[in-house]
Amino acid sequence: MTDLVTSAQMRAIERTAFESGVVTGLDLMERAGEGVVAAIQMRWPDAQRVTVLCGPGNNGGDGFVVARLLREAGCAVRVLAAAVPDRMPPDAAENARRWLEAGVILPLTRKTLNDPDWGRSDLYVDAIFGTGLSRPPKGDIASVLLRLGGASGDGEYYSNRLVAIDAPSGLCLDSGRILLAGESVPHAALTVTFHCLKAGHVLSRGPEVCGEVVVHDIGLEPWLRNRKGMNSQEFAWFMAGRTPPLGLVSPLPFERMNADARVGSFMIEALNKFGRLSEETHKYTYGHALVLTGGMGRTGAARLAARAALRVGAGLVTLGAPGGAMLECAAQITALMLRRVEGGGDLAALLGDPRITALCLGPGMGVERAAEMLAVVREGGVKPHPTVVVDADGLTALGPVAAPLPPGWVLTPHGGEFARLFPDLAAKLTAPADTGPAYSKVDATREAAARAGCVVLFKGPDTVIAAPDGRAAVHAATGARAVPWLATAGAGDVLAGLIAGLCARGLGGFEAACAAAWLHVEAARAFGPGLIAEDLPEALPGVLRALG
Ligand SMILES: NC(=O)C1=CN([C@@H]2O[C@H](COP(=O)(O)OP(=O)(O)OC[C@H]3O[C@@H](n4cnc5c(N)ncnc54)[C@H](OP(=O)(O)O)[C@@H]3O)[C@@H](O)[C@H]2O)[C@H](O)CC1
Ligand SMILES: [K+]
Repeated sequence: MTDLVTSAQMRAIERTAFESGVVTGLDLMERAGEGVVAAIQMRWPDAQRVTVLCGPGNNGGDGFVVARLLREAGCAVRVLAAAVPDRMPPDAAENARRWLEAGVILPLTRKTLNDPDWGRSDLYVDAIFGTGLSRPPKGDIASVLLRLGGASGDGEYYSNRLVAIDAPSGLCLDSGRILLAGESVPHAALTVTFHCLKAGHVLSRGPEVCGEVVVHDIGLEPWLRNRKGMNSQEFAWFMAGRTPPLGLVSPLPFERMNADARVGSFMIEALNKFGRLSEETHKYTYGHALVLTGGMGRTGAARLAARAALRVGAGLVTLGAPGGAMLECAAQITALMLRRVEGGGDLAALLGDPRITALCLGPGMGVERAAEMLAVVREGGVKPHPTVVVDADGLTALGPVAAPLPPGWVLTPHGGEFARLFPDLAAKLTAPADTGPAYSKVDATREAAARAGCVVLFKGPDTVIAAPDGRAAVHAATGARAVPWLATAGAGDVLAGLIAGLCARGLGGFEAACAAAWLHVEAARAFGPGLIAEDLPEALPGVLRALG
């Protein structure tokens, strides 16, 4: 897990770094510009003619550094800017003046962009807005951005040579939502960001519009490691700006994580715990997961979930099936156990066994049966409570969540299910974004977890996992980790089974949901196209072996 930050948190880091006196804003801006130029030179070593588009803030300031450094490297550089230096923040203004020592600034308009006397550029650098985008761009800036985005039918031309500093302008770096009105939004070939990824790079439309994303180190790490040198007021302020933490699910070893990866450890801990096998163990050491099935002809989803729970290392996995489905289940399983769970009374009796440490409730159950079983675990006073993974029909049976559920639950909705469970939050998420930072999937999932009083895993290519205490993480199956072939019937049942299996082994719901999201996608990547849900549990041993 690595840290993701919001724009406000990045500003807090940056500002506190300046105030500590270790670095200046000009140092950081110069390093930011150097990082962009290095990334450009590596990918486009032959670029000769470059247009740099500078906005009114520090993102524009980075643009002026890039323009100057490219000019010094021998490129013909043209700068179009939205503001005169005197109206820019001090560091940006200083870099605009340095550029003016041997260059000119043209107005940032569509007419200048298309000036036939200049013609086409090999590269366009978008330094219009970064973390400071606060509202939808209008007027000349919007017109330029829409042109870059292909409003005149040449979107592909620009997207192949557009380098975005921090973000393609119009992208909200907190939410990954687009604040620019209109269909034609700029798509960058390369986005260079600083210090760490921002939430908007991995959420919603971020991955689509950012292209390749490079994180350039601008030297904040030493300061972050030394931040205990701050006085307590500074430290309290800094922490307030960073709380609650947001992680990006990845199994990076510690050395490669940000020095400040306070939340970073949970994925590692989760996987270490998974790998830790004590010498004296028996099957109950690794927990017992109970997976409830539907009736005859509807047991496949639960069998998939159960197989996944077993493969991910639960010591025992039992299918709880109604009498009429027992034969069907028995004919199709080997290592799984089978118990008759006809009605709520049977479940209550089974859960009296404290060795059952996780329950998977929903896949293929049918809404009526799911509702009956939910009532048992909700009100039955089962002690100790197993972790309950509620998925599919279980979520439908739950209906809108107005009050806290038992704390040991994990809800795993996709978009449609989320809208049924939390209609007001889903409405906020789909309402047009007209101010920045826009309401994000992280905001919605955090609110949902707080309201439900339990862990919520909101599925998607950008899966967000949140706990009621405010911890949250994004699991991004985008870019190089995109697995379009995972959109196959039964894949969600496997994910529910993985979470239940990891919970059965003793992982907390939040850690289990993070680790399961990662393992699910890795299993799909390992198998490749042509995957069907049955293949996922079978691909898991290879993924686990590769983890070492
Ligand atoms: N993070 C770091 O360590 C470093 C970041 N750098 C770069 O700085 C930018 C952030 O700079 P900032 O000045 O905070 O923000 P922006 O440049 O993105 O934009 C702010 C200005 O833009 C105006 N604005 C915002 N939205 C609009 C709009 N829709 N239309 C017109 N103008 C808009 C905003 O005006 P306000 O009225 O909202 O105040 C500001 O004038 C970061 O992204 C990095 O690229 C440092 O250079 C290096 C270190
Ligand atoms: K930008």
